[in-house]
Amino acid sequence: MRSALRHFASLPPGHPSLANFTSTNTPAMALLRGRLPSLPLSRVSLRRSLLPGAGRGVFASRALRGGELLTLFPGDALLVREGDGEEVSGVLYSAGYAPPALTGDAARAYELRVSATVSAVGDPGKAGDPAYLGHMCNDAWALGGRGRGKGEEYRERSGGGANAIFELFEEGSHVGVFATRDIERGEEVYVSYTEGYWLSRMQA
Ligand SMILES: C[S@@+](CC[C@H](N)C(=O)[O-])C[C@H]1O[C@@H](n2cnc3c(N)ncnc32)[C@H](O)[C@@H]1O
Repeated sequence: MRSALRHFASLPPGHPSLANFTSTNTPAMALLRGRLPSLPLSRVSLRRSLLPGAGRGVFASRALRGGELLTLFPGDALLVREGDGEEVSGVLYSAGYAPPALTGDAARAYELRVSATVSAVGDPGKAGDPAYLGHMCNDAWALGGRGRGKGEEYRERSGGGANAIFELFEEGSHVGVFATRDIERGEEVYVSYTEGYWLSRMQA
């Protein structure tokens, strides 16, 4: 996967992935509309994570109820894979971005799979708008390797610690972060990234 990333490029018009993309991933395509300015959505803020070594994290600015929308995941770029393969074949950018932004290994930490073949990437350099902090949410637990029992441990700790979930809005224009239970003011927001995310980071 790493070598494929070095050859990232925007898909040229007519590329077969685009045909696949527009027919089966129309909702994901809508994510490229980009960030809406001045959204009145200010329920979380960014500060140092409570998790050792995890950098920054997202925190509830007020008490939140289960089911409430907390923030949005920005679709600053979409990574496209062909078929069932893991290899990324191209990138599509929302307005204001151009190659080679958001294609490096570091940016891949901010990737969210939105369908079998498409991931959204949020720009970590843009973390000032509380309406778009979904890409800055941490996982309550990091997969500790490929060893025996590590997957089970991950599922238990990550699932047990999560208080929010990513969900694509029905019309597909945004991915929202929704509370899965009541969250107290000042609590850190955790979403479960899945084992696949952590395994792909280990390959990098
Ligand atoms: C989507 S970013 C989240 C925002 C990130 N914490 C930051 O400061 O930019 C994902 C990265 O956060 C870190 N992270 C998330 N959850 C973690 C955890 N439980 N333990 C350690 N690091 C974590 C890892 O570096 C991961 O690749």
